[in-house]
Amino acid sequence: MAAPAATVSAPSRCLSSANPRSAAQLNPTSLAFAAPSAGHRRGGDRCLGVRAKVASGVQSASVVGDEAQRPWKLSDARLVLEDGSVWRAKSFGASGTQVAEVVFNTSLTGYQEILTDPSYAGQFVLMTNPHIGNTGVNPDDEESNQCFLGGLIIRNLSICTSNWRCKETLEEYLIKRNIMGIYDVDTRAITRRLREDGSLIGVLSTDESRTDAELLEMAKKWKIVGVDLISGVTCDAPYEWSDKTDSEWEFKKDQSSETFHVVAYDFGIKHNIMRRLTSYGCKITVVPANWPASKVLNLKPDGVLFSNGPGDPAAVPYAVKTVQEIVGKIPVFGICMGHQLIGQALGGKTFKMKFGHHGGNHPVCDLRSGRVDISSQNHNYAVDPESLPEGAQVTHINLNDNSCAGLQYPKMKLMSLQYHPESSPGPHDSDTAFGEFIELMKTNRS
Ligand SMILES: NC(=O)CC[C@H](N)C(=O)O
Repeated sequence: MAAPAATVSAPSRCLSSANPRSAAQLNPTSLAFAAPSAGHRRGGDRCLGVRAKVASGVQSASVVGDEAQRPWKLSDARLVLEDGSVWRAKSFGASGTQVAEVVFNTSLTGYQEILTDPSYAGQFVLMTNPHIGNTGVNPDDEESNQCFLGGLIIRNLSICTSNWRCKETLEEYLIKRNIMGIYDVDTRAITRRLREDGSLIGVLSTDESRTDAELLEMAKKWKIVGVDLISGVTCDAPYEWSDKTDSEWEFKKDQSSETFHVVAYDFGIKHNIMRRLTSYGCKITVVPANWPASKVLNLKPDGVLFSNGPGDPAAVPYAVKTVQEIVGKIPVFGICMGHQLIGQALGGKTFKMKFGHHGGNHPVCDLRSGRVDISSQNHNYAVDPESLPEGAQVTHINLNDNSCAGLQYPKMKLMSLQYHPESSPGPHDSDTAFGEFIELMKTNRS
């Protein structure tokens, strides 16, 4: 990633050395916040066992001064925001010091898809749902092969996992991927601050040798606007993608008999965009963000997909140029960052929103039909519709703030959405957008 980031070291310890048995015995009321050992967290039965002990009222006194026996975990991490506020928290996942922009996400489920969405590079994701980790992590919900986000901020880390697909705990997963996480922090208060004052840069640290002032200085110096974050998340070389949505999860039964070749620009592409396109009958060639437009046009694809991706769309002029060289020649579909790059390529402007849209509950209106979808969203920038040339039409608006949520330019054979029709996580209402892209390619063929 091009943005300067502080180092994160591999964790030196697990979440807690606490013994769940003594946790139950010494301080039953602290259980909701106590961090049990990793072994204890797996499987509902063991959790229930502890709860049963609490209910039976087994208690004993703690030993004053016996720190090693403390059944609870003390706060061992800080989040210092650029406004000077310091939030003490407990760490899980990796330890170290990391700087990023804090964004809040209102999704109730899908933390694993959020963790693996490359569009979160350079950001700490704060989940407003207070209870996270209860379904653990599984191998099928990955939206990319890596976690690119700066870290995870949550209120309450589930004391156990309970899901038939769970293969490991959230804590184990973050440790493996060297991603910092904090819990037991007032996520509501931080969210209110972000809503009032707008996005803030923060520094997360488990390093007690660093002063608050030092961390504040770090937050103030760090910049995300104007930084190319795409080059840190895109693939190194082209590849083919052929995985459909698993039949178990497929809700669209009428599969297309026609096949379309789509070249997908990987600006930080989510797997589910490719799975959905494949389910709709596309054969996909994925290319890196800096892949020349001429090489793509030489392949004579039926269409081009400009993917989602992290950061400021105004900081990647090479990608805007590529989009410019392709639009108007073949059907194109832009999703999120792809939509913003199309806006720029048409001569429009993008701007940074106060705190953006991140969640699975945003109402979007399709102005052509009046239909309202509940959509999955993750963006901090938006296209200014006033800056677009004649011919480019706003097709969708976000009903929370009337911002531009979709575009079309029929003469240029283009369509784009500011949000995520592939969901993952989130509602599937807008999946029909992939069908619209198929129609665009079909019409262009005939
Ligand atoms: N999901 C995305 O593609 C994010 C787009 C862009 N990085 C933004 O924050 O606005």
